[in-house]
Amino acid sequence: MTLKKITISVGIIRNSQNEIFITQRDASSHMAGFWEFPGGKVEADETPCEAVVRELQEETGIVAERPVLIKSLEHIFPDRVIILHFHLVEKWQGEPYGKEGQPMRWLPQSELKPEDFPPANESIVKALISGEI
Ligand SMILES: Nc1nc2c([nH]c(=O)n2[C@H]2C[C@H](O)[C@@H](COP(=O)(O)OP(=O)(O)OP(=O)(O)O)O2)c(=O)[nH]1
Ligand SMILES: [Mg+2]
Repeated sequence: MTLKKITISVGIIRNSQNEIFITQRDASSHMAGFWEFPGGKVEADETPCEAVVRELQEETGIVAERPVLIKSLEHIFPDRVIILHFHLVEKWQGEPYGKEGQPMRWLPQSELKPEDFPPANESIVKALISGEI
């Protein structure tokens, strides 16, 4: 059986106090209830950077300025393979909120918890906690 392969682009929105904006995945979605960096699927005609700008506008209302690609990885879930592109977003217009009604919060990056996120996020969350990013 071939697993379906999905490319995802997400934004790590960080403010000047080193807080990160995270949202909670919907109860009906893959990885339901986990916290995530807002983002979603890269469409056929898009670059990962274009996709994260569009997704952040749709999910959080902000216009991201110059997202910086900091890490890309592939993660094999039991039912799918995802390629995740993580972008650091430190400049934007507007104020992020849960535009699709999803729970949201700002957390100091040192207080993030790897177990609150899908397993594919472990390395990036640890790098944020340690201050490496
Ligand atoms: N947004 C996001 N998705 C993540 C993260 N970590 C992680 O494993 N994922 C996975 C969960 C999902 O399988 C996939 C994101 O897909 P999604 O369904 O939210 O994509 P989308 O926003 O385009 O949503 P949709 O309307 O097409 O359903 O990536 C993360 O930090 N942020
Ligand atoms: Mg999404």
